[in-house]
Amino acid sequence: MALPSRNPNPTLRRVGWRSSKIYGSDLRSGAQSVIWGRASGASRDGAVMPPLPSGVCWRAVLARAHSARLSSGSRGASGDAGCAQDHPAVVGELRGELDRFGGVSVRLGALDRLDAAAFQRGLQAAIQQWRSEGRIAVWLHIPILQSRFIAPAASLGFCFHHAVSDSSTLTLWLGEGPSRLPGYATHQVGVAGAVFDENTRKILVVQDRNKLKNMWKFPGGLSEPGEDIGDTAVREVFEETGIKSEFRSLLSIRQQHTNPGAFGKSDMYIICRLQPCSFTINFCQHECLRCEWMDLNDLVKTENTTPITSRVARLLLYGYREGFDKIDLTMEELPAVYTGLFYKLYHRKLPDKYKTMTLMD
Ligand SMILES: NC(=O)C1=CN([C@@H]2O[C@H](COP(=O)(O)OP(=O)(O)OC[C@H]3O[C@@H](n4cnc5c(N)ncnc54)[C@H](O)[C@@H]3O)[C@@H](O)[C@H]2O)C=CC1
Ligand SMILES: [Mg+2]
Repeated sequence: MALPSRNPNPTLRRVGWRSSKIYGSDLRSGAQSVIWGRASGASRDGAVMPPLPSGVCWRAVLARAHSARLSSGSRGASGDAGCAQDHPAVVGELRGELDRFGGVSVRLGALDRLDAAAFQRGLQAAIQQWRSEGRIAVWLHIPILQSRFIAPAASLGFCFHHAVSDSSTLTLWLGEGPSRLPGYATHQVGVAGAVFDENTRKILVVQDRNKLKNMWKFPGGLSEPGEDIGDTAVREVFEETGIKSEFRSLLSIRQQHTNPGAFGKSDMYIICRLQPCSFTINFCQHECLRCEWMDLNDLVKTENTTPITSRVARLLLYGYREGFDKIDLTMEELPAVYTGLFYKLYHRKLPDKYKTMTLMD
């Protein structure tokens, strides 16, 4: 991560599986579940509106209903001028979209003048309505500037599901038994490049500047959202050492849980085999203390390295002597079935005749 982060494919970062599959299907069918909380002057038990025909906008309906109430001089029960019930703005406007699992997804709209207590009453009424409709869960997306609604939602049983830079998402399970909602990201992915020059038998190694022990390791770092594993390896190697390289294969995957460097989450550390395209080292002074081309035998023999680096060095030596096809997991791009997207598949080389074969003896 020596240079400012770059995402080679910003579209992928935004269009996640969840948004395209869950919300997308509902948008296409036009299905929607619309609820409303109590508007100013409405009854205390939280008026619940019947579902509108598809395509009808509740915001407009609510606004019309509210202005009619205002023009007839309707006031809240308390009659206090400063009370939330007397606010002329629509109180508790919530709009939900059904997902294909039977949950409701609510994105908070313009609620600038709504106070937290009024929001809580509206949300409570909405939850009642969703329960009566048999919804299994509520996903509540709260923009960061409306974070004052998090506490009222939490008091009604909502928990954090995840947060991104400008919003948080809370969930409430309404179905039978314990929640079956999937969790959010569980792993961080780190990728290193074992840049090996077959002509000289040299391997590129670095010592991290910020580590307690200065041991030889392969240059690498954290993968960015939407970035292919091989691209991370090539990018990190270049940023940390100045060496240009090309992806050849995936060599190993390490999975480690409760990793302190991953904020206590699990860590996947993947090492790729890379082919060098340049040889002059110009290493990053912020991240690396030393960087050199080392004979592969020396890396195998040294004790001044990490166990995983030592193991992969031995794997490389085996591949160098007996053929890299013995150690390589190669990559192929294939089309995804439902989404129209493509993905990368990594496995040991499959002979061409097996790729097209329909029957096996
Ligand atoms: N077994 C091995 O040989 C090693 C494996 N790894 C794996 O490599 C991956 C991460 O590689 P890195 O080179 O660490 O990532 P990286 O190359 O993306 O660098 C991370 C950067 O973030 C900085 N940083 C980290 N925490 C920070 C904090 N709290 N405040 C300010 N700056 C902070 C670091 O100083 C460094 O500059 C992980 O998957 C890890 O498990 C890392 C080191 C050794
Ligand atoms: Mg690094």
